[in-house]
Parts: sequence; structure tokens; C-alpha cells
Amino acid sequence: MKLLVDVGNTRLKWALWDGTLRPGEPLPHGGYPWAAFAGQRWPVVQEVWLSAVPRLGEAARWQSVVQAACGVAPQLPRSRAEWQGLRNVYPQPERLGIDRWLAMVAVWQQRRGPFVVLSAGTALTFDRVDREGCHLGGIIAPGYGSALASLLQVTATATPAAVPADPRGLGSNSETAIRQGALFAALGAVEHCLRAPGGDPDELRVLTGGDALLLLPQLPGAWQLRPQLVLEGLLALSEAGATP
Ligand SMILES: Nc1ncnc2c1ncn2[C@@H]1O[C@H](COP(=O)(O)OP(=O)(O)OP(=O)(O)O)[C@@H](O)[C@H]1O
Ligand SMILES: CC(C)(CO)[C@@H](O)C(=O)NCCC(=O)O
Repeated sequence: MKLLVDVGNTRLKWALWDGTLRPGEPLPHGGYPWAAFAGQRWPVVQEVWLSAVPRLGEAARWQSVVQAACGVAPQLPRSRAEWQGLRNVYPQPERLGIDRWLAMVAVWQQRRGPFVVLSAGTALTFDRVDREGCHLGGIIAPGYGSALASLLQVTATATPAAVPADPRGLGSNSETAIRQGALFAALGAVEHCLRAPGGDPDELRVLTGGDALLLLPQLPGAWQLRPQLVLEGLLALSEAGATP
């Protein structure tokens, strides 16, 4: 059995693989994912594959935490220049966030064709890959929750934002105006990305991240919802016997 772990800026997502992907409850970590990991009772596993955003990705620390908790050394893949024909556009490939790379690996593994990935997490990221497997680039923008939280703080708005009756409508008080501002900013960013050069009429649109369901009803066109996309990418690497 394998344990797959995706450490994001807000939450640690995980799943077990025993021939079927069995996702567990995400763990909010408050900036200390090592403590969240160590505090969990893990089943006996033969392999641990872990990806962590750069800010929380210090390899030596994860090696010792996972070794102590699971008794095995984790595999910690890094973004690479190429994987099975998928080519990273970054001149320094390892600088591309591993979660973004794994999300693309997961889609490319199943679809050797054009696609975009939208990850609506702490950050909102968009990446585009053409039909030859060339990563054309992407964007990193504030995620919906991050934008909302920072504006509520700046404006010292005390009450939690209520959802307006019409999710496409304008706000009628500070809270709903801020909420709609954060939502429209995310939706506007996606629309700009879709219009950026390199779009393909056949490209698959794949959506993941904690705010995926919030955005989905208002996104243009059809999107494939893949909540475990980064974990699927880890699984693809582990099953392909790839060198991390
Ligand atoms: N139960 C939840 N706990 C925390 N955040 C949630 C929850 N449900 C939805 N969200 C939203 O999901 C966002 C975090 O998404 P996600 O868990 O995908 O991020 P992450 O993987 O930690 O971030 P990133 O990959 O961008 O570093 C939060 O900002 C919040 O808006
Ligand atoms: C952008 C995030 C925070 C998204 O989780 C992560 O992929 C990251 O920290 N990336 C490093 C910077 C980059 O991808 O260019």
C-alpha cells in the first residue's frame, strides 16, 4: 500500500493507494504541516510519496517526520524538465511548483492532448499544455479565500461575508461586495487565461482545489472536476517507476 500526500499552503491532502485511490479527510495545518502529519495515525504502508509547496517543502524535515511516523523514507519528487513527453516551460524546471507539475503529469498521463489546469486553492493557478505536450506557461494569482481574507482584514470588516442571493450579482453591503470582488477577480483571471495565446479548441479544462465547487457554476464552458489531481500525479510518478 502507498500513502500519497499533497502539502498545500492551507491543507494537507492525502490518499491511500491499494489498487484504488482512497482519499482521506484533508488536514488543515495552520502553517505546520509536519505537526499535522506527525499527529495522524497512519496505516502500515510500503511507500510514501509526498509533494509540498516550496515554502513547506524542506526535504530533510520531511524525511525525518515521515520516517518517524511511517517507518519508511518518503519519495519527494521535484518538478522536472520533461516527463513522458510533457515539457516544462520554466528555464529552471525545479522552480515550477511541484503541485502544478504533478497536476499536469496527472492529466498528461491520461490524455496525450491539449489541456488547461485551473487550481483554485490558497493560490489560484492556471497552466496550459498544447497537443505536443509543451507547457506554454501559466499564472499564479491570489486564491479566492486568500483575497477574501486579506481584504476583510484590511477593511476591518468584522462579520463573516454572507453569500449574496444571486451568486452572479453585485454586493449590497461591505461583506457581500468584498466576497463578490474576490469571486469576480478569480473568474476574470480565468477568462483572461483562456484567451491567452496558445488556446486550442480541443483543449480539456480540468479543475481542482478547495474552491473548485465555488467557481465551477460560473466558469465558461465544460470543466472536469478532479479534486485529487496532485495525488493522481504522485501516483502516476510512483506507478511509472520514475526517479523523483
Ligand atoms: N474545509 C476547508 N478548509 C479550508 N479551506 C477550505 C475548505 N473548504 C474550502 N476551502 C477553500 O479552499 C482554499 C484552500 O484550497 P486547497 O486546500 O486546495 O489549498 P492548498 O492546496 O492548501 O493551497 P495551494 O495548493 O494553493 O497551496 C481555502 O483558501 C478556502 O477558500
Ligand atoms: C503557486 C503555488 C503556491 C500554488 O500552490 C505553488 O505551486 C508554488 O509555491 N510554486 C512556486 C512558484 C512557481 O510555481 O512558479
